[in-house]
Amino acid sequence: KLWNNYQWSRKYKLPPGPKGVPYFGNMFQMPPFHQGPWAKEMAEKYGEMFTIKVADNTWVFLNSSRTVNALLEKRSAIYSSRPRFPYTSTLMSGGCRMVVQPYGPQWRSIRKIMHSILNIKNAATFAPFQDLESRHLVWDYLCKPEEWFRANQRFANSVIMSVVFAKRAESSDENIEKLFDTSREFIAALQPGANLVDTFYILDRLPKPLQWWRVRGNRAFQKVLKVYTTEVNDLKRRMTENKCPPCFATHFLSAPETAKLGETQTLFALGSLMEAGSDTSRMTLSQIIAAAAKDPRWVKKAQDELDAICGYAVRLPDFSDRHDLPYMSAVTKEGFRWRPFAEIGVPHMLIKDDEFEGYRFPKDTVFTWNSWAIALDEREHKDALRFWPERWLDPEIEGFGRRVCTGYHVGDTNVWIAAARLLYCFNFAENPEHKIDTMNLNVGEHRFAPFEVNITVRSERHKELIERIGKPAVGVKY
Ligand code: HEM
Repeated sequence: KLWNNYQWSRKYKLPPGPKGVPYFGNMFQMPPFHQGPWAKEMAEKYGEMFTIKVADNTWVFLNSSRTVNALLEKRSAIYSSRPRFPYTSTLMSGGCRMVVQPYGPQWRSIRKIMHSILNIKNAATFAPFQDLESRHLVWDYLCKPEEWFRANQRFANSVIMSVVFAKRAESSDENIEKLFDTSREFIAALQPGANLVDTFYILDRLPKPLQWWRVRGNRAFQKVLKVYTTEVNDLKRRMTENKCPPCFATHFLSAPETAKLGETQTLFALGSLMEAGSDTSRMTLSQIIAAAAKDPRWVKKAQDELDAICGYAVRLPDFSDRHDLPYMSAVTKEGFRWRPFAEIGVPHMLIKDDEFEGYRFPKDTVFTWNSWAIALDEREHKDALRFWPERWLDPEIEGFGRRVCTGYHVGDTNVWIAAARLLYCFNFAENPEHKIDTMNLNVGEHRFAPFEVNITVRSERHKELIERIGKPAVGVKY
């Protein structure tokens, strides 16, 4: 063993990091969730990269956009796998949830399918639904401002449901409530250390009856499968009743290549679209609302820009105005930066030995971009804590912002149209008794409001506009 250790340390060299304990490594030092602030502290101590051990896995955190670009982007051919997750991926997701699939043919075929629907050339397919659902959104805010978080949820979910299943989402849909639940369970399971077998691989070799987590994992798998099956069965029923216009799922299910995927993977391809498409946009929107309630300075600028183009309560902003509303695009970008909800990124796994600036990384090292630390680093973003859209107006100031996310364009347009229309119609204020803690926004929560915010319509004329343009969107069926 000593000899092996000696050989290993001659061959490899990792960035420094905090000292851990035997077997568990640094697992107990890392908070179970909301790890961003801890990871930022580590970055401040160790510099552009630091290494930790989480049981069997070695993780290297990349704490600057420079190192993220150099490795995850420029060398993405070898830095794009995922670590093994015997619980979260194999058991709980039947090996079929794309976001945790290892680099390989199965992931590639699903990624291709996702790309075919989510790529920027399909913006025109999404636009009418985003228009309709964001009109519904402003109506919801007018009628039930205290339920704003549910309105965001319905909006984001309905856009993706319309494109994928030709079906609008009702806020009372039980299956969608369950979808949000399964998605929350998945995110919780993904947290480093949440399930021992995901980092202590030896446990995976125990005889199955001794694997105490199996019953729980299987139950979670059956639950998510049922949510996806319910949706697909509903689609098939509507198809046989001739009540289903063509949509992504009708094409997908009848394409000859789909049969090759097998039943579970087919369900998960559709399910992952619902899952990834709903949560991300609604969470970003919630953050923008927190920022609006916190800092009226930027809201005033956004509203001035919107009013100059659309008039005061004359018409809602539209995608065709995007070119004339650069500040709103900057608001969207800043919404993605300000308090990133994937706080410590998503783990990438290196698939072969590599060298970088004097370090020698072994195959199977896990790399992650320290998104909270980078977003809030003064060297990367001046006045980083402030929601300050101006930083994106001058490309000389900020250059970084690429994400390897299949749905990025859909997310971007979802957030843009919803934020533009909400800011055009409403004012947002903090409750002085219950201030918003922007470092703990808890936007992942879907059952209750993650924070308190007072929402009021900007004027009587805006109210009339919403009644005229927003309300009719509610009853539209297809
Ligand atoms: C609204 C803002 C969104 C944000 C901030 C966001 C963020 C992310 C991040 C950080 C990743 C991990 C990338 C990596 O591992 O390097 C990711 C992956 C992914 N996103 Fe998004 N996302 C958003 C919207 C969407 C939407 C609307 C969809 C689909 C409709 C989507 C689908 C996916 C999928 C399928 C993956 C997995 C990619 C893979 O593992 O190959 N995302 N996203």
